[in-house]
Amino acid sequence: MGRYILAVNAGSSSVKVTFYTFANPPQAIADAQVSGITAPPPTLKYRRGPVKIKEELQEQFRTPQAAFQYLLQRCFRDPELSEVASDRDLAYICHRVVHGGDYREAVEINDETLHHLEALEDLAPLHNFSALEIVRLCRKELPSVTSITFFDSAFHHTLPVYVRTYPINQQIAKANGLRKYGFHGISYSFITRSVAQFLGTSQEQTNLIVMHIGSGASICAIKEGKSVDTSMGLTPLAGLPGATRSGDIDPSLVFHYTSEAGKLSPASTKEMHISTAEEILNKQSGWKALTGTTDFSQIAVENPPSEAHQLAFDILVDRILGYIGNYYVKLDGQVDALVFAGGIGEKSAMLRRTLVEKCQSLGMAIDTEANDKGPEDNQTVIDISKGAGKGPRVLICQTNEQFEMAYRTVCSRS
Ligand SMILES: Nc1ncnc2c1ncn2[C@@H]1O[C@H](COP(=O)(O)OP(=O)(O)O)[C@@H](O)[C@H]1O
Ligand SMILES: CC(=O)OP(=O)(O)O
Ligand SMILES: [Mg+2]
Repeated sequence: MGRYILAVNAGSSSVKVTFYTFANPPQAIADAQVSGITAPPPTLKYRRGPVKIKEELQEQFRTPQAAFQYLLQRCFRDPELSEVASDRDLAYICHRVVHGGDYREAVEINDETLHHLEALEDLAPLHNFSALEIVRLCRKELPSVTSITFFDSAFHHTLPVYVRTYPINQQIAKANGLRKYGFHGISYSFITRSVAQFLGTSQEQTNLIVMHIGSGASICAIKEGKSVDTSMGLTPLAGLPGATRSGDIDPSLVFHYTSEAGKLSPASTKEMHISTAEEILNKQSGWKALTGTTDFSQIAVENPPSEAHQLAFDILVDRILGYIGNYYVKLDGQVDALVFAGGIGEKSAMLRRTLVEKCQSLGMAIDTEANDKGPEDNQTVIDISKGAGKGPRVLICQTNEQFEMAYRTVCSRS
């Protein structure tokens, strides 16, 4: 058996892979990602030790699986990365799977568990399909390596019944698994541990409001280290808007949008049954629909290029504030910190400043200089609050889903 762990994080528009040593804590030896799969040309980012490469690729990837295969071969063939040259060097492959249904823990893949996960694909075809295609590919092409799937939803198994239940016919709800699951849980698990460590408290004593704001965005209320509410629902569509997702809307909107909305979408294949409405609300909405760009760094600017850009920013701020107020009350005002994470949460000083200034009434304040500077590459958590002691601290956490999966693999198997 090899000595390295490969962690894979496949999204609809990007695939990230990281190789780790099997050590506690795991050390990353190389990190590669392809982004822009849906908006060609795709770009490659590759990091090996101090070496950083960024290039536009000639290749066109039709699917995340194809991008994964490209990344794997590129790493295996890199003469400077001789530690991992083939499947013989790998002990485990960790896969991020967004929807884990009722699974509370990670699952080692065998015929039976894979079959179970395939049944879940129906509940979340848009979000699980690519990840499971990569799992199937690994089983075929790297059969000697054990695959483990980690679920975004698992962290939220502690949601109270009244939070996870939708007020609809309960027989139908139970038969079809219709409830709030919540997502980004691999990230929330990493953040909870890292922030507790940073604050010098145990996780069981840590209460947080955490935002994972990337091209998919969610927020989570964490009480005594456990998720007690989160903004995503049955699928990652609920809650906050994202790059191409609407977030919460009146569900009736679907029936008024177009008479075609209920039909199968043109993207539906034999394996993947999604309706036109799902396609529109997941892939043709959000700030892309408002502004034409999925890149939030073009939206969060002092002088936005159009009113639509300003509107997209204001909508996100408004929806996030609604949840902060909601969760602050649900946590009885006992909040140790408000935490920013995810690509946008970690990089947009303007979004953080705007939000924290609007949370003044909760005793929060931001140190403008620390906020503008943001974290260094090697800093997992930093404090950007001003006037310590008055209200919740304001923190940035550079989250790392791949690390979290590798870490848990090492902890449970060494
Ligand atoms: N400096 C920045 N300011 C605002 N947004 C940024 C900045 N840099 C990157 N982003 C945004 O971060 C998002 C990607 O975040 P990430 O968490 O990696 O997303 P995902 O995992 O959902 O693909 C993109 O929408 C990108 O535009
Ligand atoms: C659950 C989800 O939305 O994931 P991502 O932010 O990676 O798209
Ligand atoms: Mg992500």
